[in-house]
Amino acid sequence: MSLIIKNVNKTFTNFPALKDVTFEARSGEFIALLGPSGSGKTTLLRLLAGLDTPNAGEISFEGENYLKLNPRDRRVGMVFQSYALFRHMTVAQNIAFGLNVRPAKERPSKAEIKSTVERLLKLIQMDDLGKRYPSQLSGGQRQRVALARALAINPRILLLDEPFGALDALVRKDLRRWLKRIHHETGVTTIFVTHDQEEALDLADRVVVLKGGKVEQIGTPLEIHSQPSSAFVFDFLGSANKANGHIKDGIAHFDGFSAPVAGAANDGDYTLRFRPYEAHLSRTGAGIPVTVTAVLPAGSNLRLELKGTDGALFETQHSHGSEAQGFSVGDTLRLKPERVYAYA
Ligand SMILES: Nc1ncnc2c1ncn2[C@@H]1O[C@H](COP(=O)(O)OP(=O)(O)OP(=O)(O)O)[C@@H](O)[C@H]1O
Repeated sequence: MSLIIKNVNKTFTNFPALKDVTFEARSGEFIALLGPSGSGKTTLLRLLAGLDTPNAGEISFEGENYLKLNPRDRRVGMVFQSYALFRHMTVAQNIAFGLNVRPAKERPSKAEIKSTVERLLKLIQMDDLGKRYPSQLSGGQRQRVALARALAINPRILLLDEPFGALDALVRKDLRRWLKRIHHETGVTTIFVTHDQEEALDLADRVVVLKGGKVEQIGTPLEIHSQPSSAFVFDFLGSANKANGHIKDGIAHFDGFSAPVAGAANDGDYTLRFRPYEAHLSRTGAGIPVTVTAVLPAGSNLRLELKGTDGALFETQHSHGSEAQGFSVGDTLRLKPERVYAYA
């Protein structure tokens, strides 16, 4: 049983925002919708939540046609980038909101609501902060409250639209770990929208890459990372070095050297791509002639910026202690990809 999205189309006054979007989320799965600005991520979330309707296509959850259900009956929890907490309500009142506004005959008792709020405050590790107002919380804490409020209604699907987008990098990382744990504990089917590839690969069971309203690739983080299906996905997932070469019998040939090709490619001329961490630098031997323009720290690695004789820019990454540590700005070197990706 799962969330099924089938041939969904959405057009805004002649502009197609979603084109034939099809994928499934297994019950309890964590899906990241990854794509650049304008690729249709929020539009799709709004359709799932029932805030808008598609022009064509099907959306169902566990066999139930969601397009025939009004938004309230879909039991969908949503968290947006902007906190959207009620400023005049305490943290506890915010969390209880979705339960308090239910019609009398569906509303849990006061005691049940109180115990749900207490359980959720524990879950978000804010047991002692129930009486505070949103203005008395940090950005990260507010997003945790927003998530608790979304979980209070016991949602069947959780929709998260760039929930950490407005927070600084360190808080984001912290909340990511925290969200993973919450997902593990609650097991709610989750659709997480982001344009941050690192966030998507780190959090999701599977990633759906969107481009211009179309699904470009679906796969596990490992599949998306190691087998990008198109030049777009390759470039979107991280730094891409590009060099012209020729493929013959599955081997890429450059001026004076060759490199293996990841995946299958027909013979012919290509713009070949390779990652900064899949390249070797040396003072002599075969390779693309380059000059070092910068040596920079990159976490536990060393990042080198390089310029080719024709002005092309390249980037490489090496572990500390590798030969690259001995290179400095102005050195002329040879750059050799360990493997390359070819897209028609
Ligand atoms: N109500 C609307 N009327 C007209 N066009 C719209 C409307 N809502 C969205 N669009 C257009 O549809 C496209 C997809 O928008 P959407 O908000 O889904 O993108 P997104 O991937 O979520 O982008 P971002 O990362 O910037 O939030 C955009 O080109 C947008 O301008």
